[in-house]
Amino acid sequence: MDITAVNALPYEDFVNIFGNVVEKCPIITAAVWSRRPFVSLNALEAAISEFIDDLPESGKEGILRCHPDLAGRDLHSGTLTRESREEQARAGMDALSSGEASRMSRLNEEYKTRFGFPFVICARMNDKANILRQLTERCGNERAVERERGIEEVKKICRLRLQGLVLCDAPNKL
Ligand SMILES: NC(=O)NC1=NC(=O)NC1=O
Repeated sequence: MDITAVNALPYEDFVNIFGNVVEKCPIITAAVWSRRPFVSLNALEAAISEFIDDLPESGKEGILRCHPDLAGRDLHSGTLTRESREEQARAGMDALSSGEASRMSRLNEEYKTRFGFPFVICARMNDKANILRQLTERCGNERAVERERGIEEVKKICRLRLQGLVLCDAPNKL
């Protein structure tokens, strides 16, 4: 689908197709629909990014809370969204040793207890070693730092999901 086709979509189709570019936050897609026509994929991505940036801290933390843990309950119970399942599998989250899995679980809980929202990272840009390293390091940050860092990762996830849906003229790059 190219950007012209995107702009021609009725609201329902737009939200059905793009509603999960930010995990379980279709409201963002529903909101940016009114900003069409988008001159490019980058413009659509920028509209989403601006909507997120304009949210209060509670809204940004709400977006983070919509993300399933990496190698967490949703993965094991098969309740991940398609996008999240594919992303987590590509990062090897479904193939952890028992030691790695218990370390991920402990660190995810420690992170969530400290910040009140889950650790979020763009899984497709990281392997399991780097994810574990980042989770360990980021547990030591301040809440405000992690809120912004998590939102940066949400935007990377969104960009890759958009690139999977819309043919973009520029070469795929982050
Ligand atoms: N907590 C997370 O970072 N979750 C995820 N990151 C991804 O890239 N996909 C996810 O489900």
